[in-house]
Amino acid sequence: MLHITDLRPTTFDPATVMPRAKLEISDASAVVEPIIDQVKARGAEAVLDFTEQFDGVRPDNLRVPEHAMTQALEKLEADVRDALEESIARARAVHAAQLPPDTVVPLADGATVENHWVPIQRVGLYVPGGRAVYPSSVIMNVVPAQAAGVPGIAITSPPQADFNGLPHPTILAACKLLGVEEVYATGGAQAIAMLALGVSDASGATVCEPVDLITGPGNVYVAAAKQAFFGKVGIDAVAGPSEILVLADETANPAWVAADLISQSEHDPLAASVLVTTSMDFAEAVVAQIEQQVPGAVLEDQIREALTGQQSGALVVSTLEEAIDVTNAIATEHLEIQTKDNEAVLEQITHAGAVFLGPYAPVPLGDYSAGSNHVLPTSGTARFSSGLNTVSFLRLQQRIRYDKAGLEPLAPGIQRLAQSEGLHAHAEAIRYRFE
Ligand SMILES: NC(=O)c1ccc[n+]([C@@H]2O[C@H](COP(=O)([O-])OP(=O)(O)OC[C@H]3O[C@@H](n4cnc5c(N)ncnc54)[C@H](O)[C@@H]3O)[C@@H](O)[C@H]2O)c1
Ligand SMILES: N[C@H](CO)Cc1c[nH]c[nH+]1
Ligand SMILES: [Zn+2]
Repeated sequence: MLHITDLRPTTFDPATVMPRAKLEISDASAVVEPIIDQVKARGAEAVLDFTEQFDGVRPDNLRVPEHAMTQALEKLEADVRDALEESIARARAVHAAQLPPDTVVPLADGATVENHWVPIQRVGLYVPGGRAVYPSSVIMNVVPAQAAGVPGIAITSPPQADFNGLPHPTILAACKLLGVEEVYATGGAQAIAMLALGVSDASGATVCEPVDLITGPGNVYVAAAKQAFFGKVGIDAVAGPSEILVLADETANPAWVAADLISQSEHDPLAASVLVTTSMDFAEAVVAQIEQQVPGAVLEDQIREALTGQQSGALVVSTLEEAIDVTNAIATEHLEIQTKDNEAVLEQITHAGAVFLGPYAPVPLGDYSAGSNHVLPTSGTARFSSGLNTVSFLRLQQRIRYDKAGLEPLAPGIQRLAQSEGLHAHAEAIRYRFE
């Protein structure tokens, strides 16, 4: 079901060899625009109406009551709690190490510039909950925000009909474990509009204050709504469906590689699972393993759709260099390297959201417990952007301290530069100080 493309006898363009799924953000934008307009006009009532329409349940309140979160944690199975706590501890260690230090750069007598990092004051974190629910995404959003020192954190996630219109209890329990109290039961574009605009109820009482930054993955409606609000608020990314690329040679285990490719395909029918290899025998062995492992899988239909889509496939190339070129051109969200010399291959990888090295670092390790972040750049954006991290929740504020002795030697040069730009008032502002 994963098609094999033999590129060995051909010359090919690494940039076009593996098309991505067509993510119809513009179609979704047409759906999302009226949702945003309604939320603007009618606030919380509109958010609740759309939630009822798209999620099939109308929560009693958009804001999840404190007792529901306490209860969710009390009822959480002990082994799930242990796993969440381990995952939080590792993520906290990794994200704390990303906190950049402030620096003061002395440039001359009476002249310093300080690089000062300021936490964003209020952030809205989206946790998906449509096809699957993602308590792990609570951790991946909250931990870097907390590491950055963000004082205001609001989380939103779709309500579940099976749980009285509350987000999934494990999501609520994860919020409680992390110490997040402000949680909303809504998903999709209406949730993003609520976060960006803030909403009040029919009596005019505030239900949710607007945020400064919205982060987190989601489906095409979430992505289109984030894109629509970019500029009014910051966003981390316009995320696409999950992606995995395994770069492997004949030394890898085909059953394990097949399992890893299947794992990411269960996220979304548009998810991309790609194998790049120098061995046709290995590619065939992986495909045979996929044929064996997929039947009976819990999300079999979705997995089949993703693996047979144009965005998924096995590419057989002639040399390791070609394999690396194709991999860099695809710029996948997750890259697994399983070859004779993984570190040597890694040296040549320029584009990938996160890299998983060797047979014991499969992508699900990073999805849940490695300590790394699983909100990563998709759709080729790994060429220019990073996964969610502590710096995503910080702004750099430069603090410029010059006294008279610091400014004086620069004054003539600044005036000349200002004049050369035709900006004489700029020159005057300097001249006044030395008259
Ligand atoms: N990169 C990551 O870190 C990461 C992590 C987890 C999930 N994901 C991805 O996030 C996505 C999650 O998508 P999902 O759908 O499961 O959950 P979701 O929470 O993103 O979307 C569900 C919401 O979509 C809205 N919706 C559904 N149908 C609609 C319609 N026809 N019109 C308007 N709104 C509609 C509903 O309001 C619903 O609440 C998947 O693509 C998955 O691969 C990525
Ligand atoms: N692989 C997803 C990111 O693309 C993250 C995730 C959460 N849970 C399982 N997987
Ligand atoms: Zn995953």
